[in-house]
Amino acid sequence: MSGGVLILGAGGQVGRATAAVLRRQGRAVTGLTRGDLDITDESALDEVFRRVRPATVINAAAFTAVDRAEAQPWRAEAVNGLAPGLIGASARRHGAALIHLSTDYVFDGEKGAPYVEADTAAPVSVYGRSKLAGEAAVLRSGAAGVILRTSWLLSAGGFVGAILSRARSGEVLRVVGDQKGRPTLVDDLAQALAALAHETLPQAAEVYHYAGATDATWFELADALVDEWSGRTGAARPVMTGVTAASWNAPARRPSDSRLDSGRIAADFGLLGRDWREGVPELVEAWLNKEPDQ
Ligand SMILES: NC(=O)C1=CN([C@@H]2O[C@H](COP(=O)(O)OP(=O)(O)OC[C@H]3O[C@@H](n4cnc5c(N)ncnc54)[C@H](OP(=O)(O)O)[C@@H]3O)[C@@H](O)[C@H]2O)C=CC1
Ligand SMILES: Cc1cn([C@H]2C[C@H](O)[C@@H](COP(=O)(O)OP(=O)(O)O[C@H]3O[C@@H](C)C(=O)[C@@H](O)[C@H]3O)O2)c(=O)[nH]c1=O
Repeated sequence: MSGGVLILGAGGQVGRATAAVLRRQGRAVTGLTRGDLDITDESALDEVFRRVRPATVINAAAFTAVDRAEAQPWRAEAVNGLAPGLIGASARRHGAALIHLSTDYVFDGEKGAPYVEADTAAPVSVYGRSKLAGEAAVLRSGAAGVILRTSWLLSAGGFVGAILSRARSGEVLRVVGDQKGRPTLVDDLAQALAALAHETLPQAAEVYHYAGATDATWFELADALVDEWSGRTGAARPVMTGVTAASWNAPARRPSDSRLDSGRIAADFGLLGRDWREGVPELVEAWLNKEPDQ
């Protein structure tokens, strides 16, 4: 496949959704899962670029288990920190543009306003530090393209699935109310990535922010999900309690306010994430379809 899009991490939530959008658009796509290609394997990577000859590569592969990364920093460093530099170098050698995904967790959350691309990153977790190292590695590689920071991705799994499963089991839901961000619908992000893959991207990679249009705390998000689920199924609404991040006591620290400002990508590429509330019905529906015993 010469001239198409190569997706690394095609088994993950972003990789799967993006491959589906590109296929619906009739574009040539090669999606590789971890089983097909380990992105830390330099020679295997180069061989893939030689064989596939993509015009654009989207790196959606990462070690995303924020808490587990605290106990396995070497794994986060290899996959999130070092491998993006190998991908960037291969992309440069083979004339492909790279779209590399990064995160709001590169910030410490102390700004008190949405972060723009020029703000200083100061991660507070192993995951955040490894992702920032990955950004630096891409910039050093000399690849053309975009480093796209996004945040709080919503699909039927992850936080959404965890909250709805607990709601269904009738547990009292304890949810953190003092962390703020901009939830982003995975389907919106996939559309944005597919659109970027059509564009001429900067010759030296640049950072862009892409997130949903509106703010939330984890508690507000859980509350809206549970409301929709209860309204749709007629099931009783579980009791919900707002808790502090400190009392949640997770292994990894998270920024208390990691809202991303997406003004630059809107101005340069016309890309805008939706208000996450618009996506709540489709998220609950997707979860109910995955969990048919409800
Ligand atoms: N999820 C979120 O809320 C956010 C995610 N991001 C970023 O977006 C990107 C995509 O995230 P998302 O789709 O949610 O993540 P997922 O965890 O759903 O998918 C990541 C994929 O990468 C694969 N992977 C892990 N290690 C390797 C490796 N060594 N070689 C090849 N593949 C590997 C995983 O495979 P396996 O499952 O087998 O380990 C998994 O399929 C990441 O860069 C992430 O940092 C940014 C902000 C928010
Ligand atoms: C499941 C659950 C989580 N929480 C809290 C814990 C934590 O503070 C917050 C989010 O928890 P999670 O572990 O689901 O989400 P987390 O892994 O922190 O999500 C992050 O993932 C990485 C990959 C990113 O890049 C970030 O943008 C962000 O989306 O919600 C509750 O309060 N109650 C709950 O029932």
